[in-house]
Amino acid sequence: MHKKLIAIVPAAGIGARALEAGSARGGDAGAALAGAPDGGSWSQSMPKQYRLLKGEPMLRWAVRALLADERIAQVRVAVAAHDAWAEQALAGLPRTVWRPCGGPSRALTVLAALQDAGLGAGDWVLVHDAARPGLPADALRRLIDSCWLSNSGGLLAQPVADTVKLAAAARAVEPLSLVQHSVARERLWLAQTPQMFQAGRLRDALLAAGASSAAITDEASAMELAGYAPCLVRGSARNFKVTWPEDFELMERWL
Ligand SMILES: Nc1ccn([C@@H]2O[C@H](COP(=O)(O)OP(=O)(O)OP(=O)(O)O)[C@@H](O)[C@H]2O)c(=O)n1
Ligand SMILES: C[C@](O)(CO)[C@H](O)COP(=O)(O)O
Repeated sequence: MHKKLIAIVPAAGIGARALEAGSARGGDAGAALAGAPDGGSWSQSMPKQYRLLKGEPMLRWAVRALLADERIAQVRVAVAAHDAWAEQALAGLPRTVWRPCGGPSRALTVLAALQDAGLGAGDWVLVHDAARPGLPADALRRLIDSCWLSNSGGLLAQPVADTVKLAAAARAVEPLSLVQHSVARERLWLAQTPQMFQAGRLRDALLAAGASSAAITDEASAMELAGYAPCLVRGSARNFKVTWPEDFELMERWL
């Protein structure tokens, strides 16, 4: 049976941590929303998905990585209502549309994009962060193959390699956190994107979870709450999420 698969790229964040803002590292997140590109120039203060990596916006790299797999019929990029950069960043890319349906959280952006896409319940959707431009084609292929072969949803993820410590308190002023104890790492994985599910199931799970809940940091979390067990598919170190200021330089080396 022919299966329909589309991709959603949530790209409505402001990238506060990349500006050293809203985090323990200090800075000014408001600068990210300061306005449209000045005569087509791209600045360091834009939302991180529009910052240039090797001369091209990060979002463009992320979308092109998805377009490498012909099984993805369309890439739908969800941007903020005030967005002034998507059109230029995505110009000329095939099978790609952008929609101003971004919400106040990642989960709400994804839910709005799902509703906007008008998919059938049995269609498949793959959600990929704009902040992961290093997605390798073989990892993407592995995820789609695994989900379709098993007929279940899944996500790319990496087994934890380091020893894991539980801090005594929620992230405090670095470097003063104290260790409470170490955590066995054998069963721990770090979730990446893409994450791929049947559209109807994901929409229902996000709605049931209350997509604005702080606990819903990825699609798999919502599916787990709804009783599903997404499959873990080996991701890639290259597919890390550009989050902190130093990540831009590191990602440029990979690309
Ligand atoms: N309201 C939001 C928040 C985030 N995202 C998107 O979700 C992805 C992963 O989020 P993250 O890396 O945390 O991006 P930001 O939220 O922009 O970063 P920060 O938390 O540092 O502000 C990004 O592609 C981001 O644009 C979104 O579409 N809508
Ligand atoms: C979806 C995600 O990239 C999986 O690791 C991650 O949960 C996004 O989290 P963030 O808090 O929006 O960075």
